[in-house]
Amino acid sequence: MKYNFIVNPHSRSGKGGMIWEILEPELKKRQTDYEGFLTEHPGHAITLAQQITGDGQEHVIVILGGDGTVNEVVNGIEDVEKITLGYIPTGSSNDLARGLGLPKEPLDALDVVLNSGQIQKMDIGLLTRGGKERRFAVSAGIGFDAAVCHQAAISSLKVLLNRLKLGKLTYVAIALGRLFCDNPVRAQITLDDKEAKTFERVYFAAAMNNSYEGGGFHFCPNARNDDGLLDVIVISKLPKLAVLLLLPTAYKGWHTHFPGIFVFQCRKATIETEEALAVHTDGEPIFLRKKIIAGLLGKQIRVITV
Ligand SMILES: Nc1ncnc2c1ncn2[C@@H]1O[C@H](COP(=O)(O)OP(=O)(O)OP(=O)(O)O)[C@@H](O)[C@H]1O
Repeated sequence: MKYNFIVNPHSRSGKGGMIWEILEPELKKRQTDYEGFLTEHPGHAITLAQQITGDGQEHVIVILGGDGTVNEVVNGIEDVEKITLGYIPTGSSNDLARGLGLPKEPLDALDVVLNSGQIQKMDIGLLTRGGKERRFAVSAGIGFDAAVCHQAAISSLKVLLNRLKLGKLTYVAIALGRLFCDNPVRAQITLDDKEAKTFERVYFAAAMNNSYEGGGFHFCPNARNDDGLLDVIVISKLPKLAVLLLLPTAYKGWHTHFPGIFVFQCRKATIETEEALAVHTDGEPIFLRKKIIAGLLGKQIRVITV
């Protein structure tokens, strides 16, 4: 079996490249049949995945990168049902790995890829906005959480905190700043094409395939990425101070017990906001939108797990 490694050397502000330099000799030592493809620019992992999977045959792709790299690979794969994914998390937040229970240490994660033999099937989310589609593995969101991703993508703070091995805190630090700048808006949310519900003063709404997002926030603790459903979280009508106090409880998933936090399960969520807001898929920013539709691709990908 040949392992196609798609490596984002830029992940975690350059740490991904250093990790690959440790893992590649290990692959040679173990006489693994592999090929390494290094991303050279944003979006390159999409092209690489297209090239590897374009023949319509079965392939194993091992991703070395963060959730953003996973997002690109998943978007480049021709037929997800033909692909087995391995994952070595080297991003700043690594929410997919957290949700799948994969080891954080790169050598341990490589060991799982090469030796575990355990396969889990994983749903793939599909975000539609303005007639365009984008797949997601972790989550897609609109509002505050997406605005945090937008800012993190261009933040020098992320580089600094990654150097201090505190990359996860990037999102927390930026979130605190944004909370006091951004104003909540009215939103209409329609689940599975049923009656629309109106929510006042919405900070964000996210459709989650994975239970974690944003660097360890357990926003939808009951989300399972193999149940054919999305879990939708909406934060509405709370004073900013309450949001600030509730955010830390979300690390443990305790926030769902408080008023103003709504969690639903569905196959399709249409979210319309009164103003155009930031949108993300797997933490990767997309232009501002007033309407997004989150659903599922309807096909599952195989993932090597512990
Ligand atoms: N060679 C490259 N140079 C610059 N950017 C790149 C390169 N290769 C990939 N990218 C971009 O790097 C971005 C971030 O990657 P990724 O999400 O994997 O890591 P991260 O941001 O450190 O982690 P996380 O998403 O978990 O916070 C992606 O948007 C991807 O397009």
